[in-house]
Amino acid sequence: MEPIIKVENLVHVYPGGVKALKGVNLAVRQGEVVAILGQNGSGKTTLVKHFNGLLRPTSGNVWVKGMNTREVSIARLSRVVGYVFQNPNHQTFLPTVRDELSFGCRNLKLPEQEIKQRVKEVVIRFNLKDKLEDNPYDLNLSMRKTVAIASILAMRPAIIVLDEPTTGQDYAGCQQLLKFICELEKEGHTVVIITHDMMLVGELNKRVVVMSNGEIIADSLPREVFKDDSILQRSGLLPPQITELSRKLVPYGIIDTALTILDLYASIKEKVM
Ligand SMILES: Nc1ncnc2c1ncn2[C@@H]1O[C@H](COP(=O)(O)OP(=O)(O)OP(=O)(O)O)[C@@H](O)[C@H]1O
Repeated sequence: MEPIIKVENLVHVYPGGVKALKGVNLAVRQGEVVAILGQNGSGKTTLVKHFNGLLRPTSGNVWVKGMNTREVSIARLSRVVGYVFQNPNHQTFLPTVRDELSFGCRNLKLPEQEIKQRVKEVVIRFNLKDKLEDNPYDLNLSMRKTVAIASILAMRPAIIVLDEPTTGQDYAGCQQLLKFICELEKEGHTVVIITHDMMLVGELNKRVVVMSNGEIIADSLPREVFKDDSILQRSGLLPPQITELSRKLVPYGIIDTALTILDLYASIKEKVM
């Protein structure tokens, strides 16, 4: 099957001359969850902004659901790619949560009845019933982020891009988010996550694409990346502490690269029981 996102030899040079992407190739299958990792300035945001047409290739091509992004409008792409910005203030500007949740659907020119139905669905899903008449700016950051995610989801995009979704979230918020990403996967959505949160990456345990200096330097699973010192060094990634601890315990017979506390616990239990 054709990948839902196909990136071919993508180069992006910003007007000031910064070459942010230097020939990136990537294919993402429908229903895949992919985390894009890398240091600040490695090109993650520049890459994903090509998926919804916010940026156009300087050279190379990007296809989303068979559409060459050079040839279609941002409006058309936004039906397929929902982009949840890192800072919810960049996408929250209406006076009530209800208005926010219906805004994207209104832009899609859906019938009023359909909009009501979709808003109702996300309200139930994200437990927003009591917040509907609130001003989003009166909510805390975590809740505002939830509203931003819900308003994108109401548009039912096939692909959802989450830019740093755990920033500003407490532990409970992060766990909720993990659960939500797994639900999206089960529902067949393709999810692309930009993140510096290695705990999230470990807990998710899905495909990771590592960027450095405008290039993809690894495309693998977290375990493989976290035990590859050369990738870690080039990308500046720091594995979760539990992974580092498990690697130090290898000489004592503990399995390599645990991603979570449960992984390490299982390994220790096996060793001592
Ligand atoms: N609008 C812009 N104009 C000029 N240069 C830019 C612009 N946006 C990003 N850059 C540069 O392009 C390179 C890649 O930036 P990008 O934001 O894609 O990296 P990133 O990996 O997403 O970083 P971060 O983790 O900080 O968000 C950096 O050198 C950055 O300074």
